[in-house]
Amino acid sequence: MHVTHLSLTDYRNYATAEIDLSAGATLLVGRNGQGKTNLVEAIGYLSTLGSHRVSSDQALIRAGAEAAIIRARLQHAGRELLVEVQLNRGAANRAQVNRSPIKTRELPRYCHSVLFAPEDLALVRGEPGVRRRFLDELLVQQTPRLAGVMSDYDRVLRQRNTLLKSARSSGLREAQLSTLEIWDERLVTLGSEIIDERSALVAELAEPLRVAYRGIVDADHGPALVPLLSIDGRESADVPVVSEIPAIPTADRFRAALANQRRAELDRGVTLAGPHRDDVLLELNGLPAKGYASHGESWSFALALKLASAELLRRDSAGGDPVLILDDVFAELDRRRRESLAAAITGYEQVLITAAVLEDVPDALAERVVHIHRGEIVDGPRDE
Ligand SMILES: Nc1ncnc2c1ncn2[C@@H]1O[C@H](COP(=O)(O)OP(=O)(O)OP(=O)(O)O)[C@@H](O)[C@H]1O
Repeated sequence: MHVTHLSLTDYRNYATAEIDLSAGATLLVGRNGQGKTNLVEAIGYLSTLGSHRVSSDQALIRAGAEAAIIRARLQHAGRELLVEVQLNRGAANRAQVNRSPIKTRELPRYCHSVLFAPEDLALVRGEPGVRRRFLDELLVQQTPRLAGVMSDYDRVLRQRNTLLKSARSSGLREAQLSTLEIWDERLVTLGSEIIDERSALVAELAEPLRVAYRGIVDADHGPALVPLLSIDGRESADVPVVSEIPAIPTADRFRAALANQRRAELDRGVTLAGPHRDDVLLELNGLPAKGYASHGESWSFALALKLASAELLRRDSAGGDPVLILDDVFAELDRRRRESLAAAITGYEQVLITAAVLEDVPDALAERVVHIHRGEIVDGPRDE
């Protein structure tokens, strides 16, 4: 798919913006802080319902405005689609497809994109939550129904934690015990599906990740992904690790982990096992990337993860290619790696690139250049 037109209203530093886009590569150029990232972030929002830079939507609404609107015309296998989301300061967000209301969480069904930005270094160096979010966003783009499973899991988790907290202060009474058992079953059913989907995705990513990493770095060592599951007892040494118990269904392992943690959970008032505590270990050359890989290696690893996810979406989604977005990427690369990256992304239906310096981007990707100046899209270059 590709975006043919993007309209923004009160989004970040744009009062209004209208931009026609076409298939192929488009380079958005402008000095620092003009609104290049804001523009591509808006497209990313349509496919992930979030920003790669902030966790709350509030910062996306223009200062002083009450609501922001992102509207995009998409073309996909010859069909046109108009998707729209309104981000409201004081109320729930609203979404539409072809002017008919839909549930906001349905939006990623229609718009697929993969965005890589310097913030993605946190995939390698950051906390487990960043990696969980990466996997979950990709899963939702592949299988939109999972958004519902994930939000149901979060709700059950919150309710279970509330119960654990109240049991902590007043002791676990008989009635609370049976309620806890009901929450446990719901948690296990929903959580096991998330764990299994994530594990399958990690396995699927392995090969495209290796190919993408070698494409950028030309190294003889490769990256690897190893799932770390809290239900396999990373917090208690007496529980066997996953590789030793492959035949036991996830739900049984999850149930056993909850039983094992019951006392600790009642002491601490939180749920200690489940997909909300899982992680994926990124390895390079047999060592954990976090804490061992160099800056350049970590950066290439994160970029390769994103290219691998684009490759998976392109392979198995009926939606065709995702829009590939490279935000501020080329300034970080030497000349050879710039050329390798340019070669790795040729063939994607649409690639959007942002750069402060036009010369940083290989000529092949700079055939169509759009200049951005102080929250406005301008035709010619601005020098001030
Ligand atoms: N909610 C908001 N309301 C108004 N302005 C905002 C809002 N959020 C961000 N901005 C402004 O947007 C500008 C940053 O835009 P953006 O991040 O797109 O820059 P950029 O062109 O990608 O720059 P760089 O090359 O430095 O990455 C900043 O001036 C910031 O103050």
